[in-house]
Amino acid sequence: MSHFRNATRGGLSKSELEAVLRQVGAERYHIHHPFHHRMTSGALSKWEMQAWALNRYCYQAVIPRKDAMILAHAEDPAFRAAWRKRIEDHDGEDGWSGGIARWLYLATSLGLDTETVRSERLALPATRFAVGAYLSFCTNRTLLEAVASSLTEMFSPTIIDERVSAMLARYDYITEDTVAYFSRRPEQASRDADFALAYVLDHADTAERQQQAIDALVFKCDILWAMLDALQHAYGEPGNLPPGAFRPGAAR
Ligand SMILES: O=C(O)c1cc(C(=O)O)c2c(n1)C(=O)C(=O)c1cc(C(=O)O)[nH]c1-2
Repeated sequence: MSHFRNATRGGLSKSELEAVLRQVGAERYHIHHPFHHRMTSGALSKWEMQAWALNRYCYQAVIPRKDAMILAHAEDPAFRAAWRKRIEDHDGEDGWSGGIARWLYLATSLGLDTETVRSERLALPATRFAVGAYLSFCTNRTLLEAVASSLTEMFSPTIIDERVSAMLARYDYITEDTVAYFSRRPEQASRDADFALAYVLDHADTAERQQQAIDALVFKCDILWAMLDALQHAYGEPGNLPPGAFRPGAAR
């Protein structure tokens, strides 16, 4: 947390708080992670790409659950009406016509088997722990902290843009169809991040609450970072693969 500790001192104006939150992303978002750099430079093997999709499914699957926790903590019907759209985006009308289904499509078009991905049984231990920590955070912390932890979405349109163009340009087995999941995300993320940012700026009305909001965003950057650390460690060096984790040919 280093220099974001005591970032609020006697209290910040809304625009100062927004600037600190943006600075957290500028320094700590997973766009700076070496695994992301290897992906965008075309250096991932196909099975590392598959491992990324299979592990990231665990994150996608927990998003609507943590959003349901946030809904349960929200007393304001107007807040709930806005926030519940996130669950609809991921689950669709029937559970399998939204973002989770589109992520599964991405994974299967990379050659993975639907049931294997959905079961999460070949995911890395650290992926499971990181995703579980996000769900616990949104369950146990205040509504303000849970909302602030979603603010990584302010930064996601840039990483999605970088990732999708590199995936299409540098991996011959990836087509527009493979990355269709990402086509709706920047618009949904901007809508969601605008709402969440306005909420945080309005409700972080003491120095202590401002610091909690900043810490929540640092925490969430750490979750995303830890997920890529797990992939980099397990798949970047021979001999590091945890027992039971996805390996070439294992998910077909
Ligand atoms: O592709 C990405 O790098 C990326 C990042 C993030 C994020 O920053 O949390 C999300 C997503 N994608 C995403 O697809 C998504 O649905 C999502 C929901 C949330 C959230 O915390 O509520 N973050 C993200």
